[in-house]
Amino acid sequence: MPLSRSVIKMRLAQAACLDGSVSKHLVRQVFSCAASRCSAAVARGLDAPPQPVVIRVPRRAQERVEDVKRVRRKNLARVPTAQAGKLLIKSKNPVFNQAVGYTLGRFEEPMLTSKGWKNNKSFGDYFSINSTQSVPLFITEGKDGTKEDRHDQTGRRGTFGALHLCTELVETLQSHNISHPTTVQKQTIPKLLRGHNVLCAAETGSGKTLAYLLPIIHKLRQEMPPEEIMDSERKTRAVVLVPSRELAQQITLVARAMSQPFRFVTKVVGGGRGVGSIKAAFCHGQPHILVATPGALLKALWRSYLDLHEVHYMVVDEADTMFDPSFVGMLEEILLQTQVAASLSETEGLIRKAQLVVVGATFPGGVGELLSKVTDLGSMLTVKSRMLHYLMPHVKQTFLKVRSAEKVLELHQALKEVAPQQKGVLVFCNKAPTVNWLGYALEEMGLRHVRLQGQMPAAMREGIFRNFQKGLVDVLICTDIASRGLDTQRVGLVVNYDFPESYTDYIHRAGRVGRAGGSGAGHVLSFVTYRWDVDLVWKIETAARRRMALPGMETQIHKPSTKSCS
Ligand SMILES: Nc1ncnc2c1ncn2[C@@H]1O[C@H](COP(=O)(O)OP(=O)(O)OP(=O)(O)O)[C@@H](O)[C@H]1O
Repeated sequence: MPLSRSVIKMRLAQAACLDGSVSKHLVRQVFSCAASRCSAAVARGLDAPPQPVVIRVPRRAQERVEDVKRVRRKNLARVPTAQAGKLLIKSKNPVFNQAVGYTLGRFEEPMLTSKGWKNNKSFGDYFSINSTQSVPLFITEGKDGTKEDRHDQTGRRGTFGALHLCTELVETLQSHNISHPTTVQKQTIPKLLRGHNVLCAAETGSGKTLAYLLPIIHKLRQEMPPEEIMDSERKTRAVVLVPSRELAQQITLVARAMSQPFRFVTKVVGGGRGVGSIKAAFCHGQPHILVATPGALLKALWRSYLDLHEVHYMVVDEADTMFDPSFVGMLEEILLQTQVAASLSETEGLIRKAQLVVVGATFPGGVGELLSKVTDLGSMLTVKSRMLHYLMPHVKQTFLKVRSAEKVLELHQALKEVAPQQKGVLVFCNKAPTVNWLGYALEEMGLRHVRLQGQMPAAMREGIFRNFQKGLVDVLICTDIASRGLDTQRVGLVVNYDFPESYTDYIHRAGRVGRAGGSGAGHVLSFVTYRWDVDLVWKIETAARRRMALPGMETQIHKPSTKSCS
C-alpha cells in the first residue's frame, strides 16, 4: 500500500534525527505535525487516497542541515592552537601555545594565557612571545613593505649615495660601517632634502637620528661657503630639541661624527648644570648645530646667546615626551620664537624660514593644536613606518606573573642566566625610590651595577650612561629617563622590574634591544604583579596573537577642531 505523505514525513524526520544532521527538537516538531494530520485522517474514517510520493523536506529544515554541515566542515578544517613546530606564543600551560603559522580569524576571540592573571592562584604562570624574524624589518623592508632589491640608475642597491647625499657624508657613514639606509631613512631623507616640513613616526631603533641629521648636514654644507663655516661670527642654523641630557649628549656625538669632514661646530646644552655651562657652550661663538633640552635652550634664549629667527632647521625629537604636559609649555615658547616655514617656497632663498622636523614613535593628542599655531599643518609630510606600534617580531618577549616579594630573586636569576655575549642589561623601575632600593638589594647580593634616575643631581648623572655604553659596567637600573631615545646596542636583556604604566613606555623600554646596527637578538622580560598590570598584558598578548598593532596609539597629527559659536 502506498504510504501517505504524513507517514513519509515522519520516517524522513526519524532518519534525519538518527543521522544527526538536524536537531531532535526540529524532528519532534515535524513528527508531531505529521502525526496529528495522520490521526485526523484516521478519525475522519478516511483512508489516504493513493497519491504519487513527493518527498518535501521543509525549507527551514534543509537550511538547518546545511548550516550544521558547514560548521562541522569548518571545525574539521581548523588548525589546533597547540601543535608541534615553531611557536609564536609559548605558555607554561601548552593548551595556550600558538603556532607561528596559525592565524586567528577576524571575529575569533584569542585564548589568552594571561586571562586568569587577576587571580592570586596564577602566580608562577608565564608566556613568551617568540621572535619570528632574525633581522629587524626596518633593515630588510622596501618602501612598500616588500624586501628591498631595487637598484638606482648607477646600479647601486639601496645605498646612501642613491639618496643624493654628498660623497663626504657617504664616506663618513662607511667609516662607521653604515652602508645601507633603513626604511625610515629612505623615506625621510629625500623629503627633507627637498625642503619639506616632516613628521616622522617610526619604530624604536630604526635609525631616526641619522634620518634627520644627514639631510640637515648635507644642506648646511651646501648653504655655507667654507669661509662662513670658519667665521667666528657664525650663527646657529640647526637646533635639535630632546627631552633628556643623556640623549642630547648622544645626538651631539652622532652630529659631530657626521659633520666632521665639514668642520661644523656642534654643542650641547642640558638642564641641571647651571647657567655657567650654558654660557660656556656659547663663549667661542654660536655653534652651527645646537642639541638642547627645552629648559636649557630657553635659558640661552633669555640671555640672548642665540636668535631662533636665524635658525634654518628645527628638530623636535622624541615627540611623545616633548609634547607631554611637562614640556609642552616650554616647547610652545620655543616654536613660537622660531619662524617655521608654512610652505616649500619659504624654506629657500635669503630670507628663509625654518624647516620643522618632528620625530617620534607616538604622537599625543595635543600635537596638532600646537603645530597649527606655528605652521600650516597641511604643509607637513608624514613618514610612517609600516610596523609602527607592532611588537617587535625580532625580539623575544616574556611575561611572568610573580609576587612582589619574589621579584628580586627572579631578577637575580635572570641576571645570572644572561649569555656572555649579550652583556648589557637594563632594569626598568617605575619610580626613582625603587631604583635606589633595588640597587641596595643587588649590592647585598654582590651584583655590580649603576643607577640612573631623574632625581639624581646632574653632577651624579653625568657620565653614568656613557660608562654603561662603554661596557665599564653591565647592569643599569633606571627609570623611564633611559627608555627614550638612548642607543643601547650592547644591551641584550631588558627587564621590566615594574610593569610599565602605558603601552608607550612598554614600546620604548622594549625598543632598547634589537636596534639597527646591533646583533638583532634580544630579550625583554616583564614581571607582572598587580591587577592593574594585567589589563595591559591582556592587550599586549591579544595584539601578539592577532599580529596587530597595540591599540589606542596616536600616529597622526589631527587638526584642532574649530569651535562653533552659538
Ligand atoms: N642605516 C643604518 N645601518 C646600520 N645601523 C644604523 C643605520 N642607521 C642607524 N644605525 C644605528 O642604529 C642605531 C639606532 O639608531 P637611532 O638611535 O637613530 O634609532 P632611533 O630610531 O632614533 O631609536 P629611538 O626611537 O629609540 O630613539 C644606532 O646605533 C645607529 O648608529
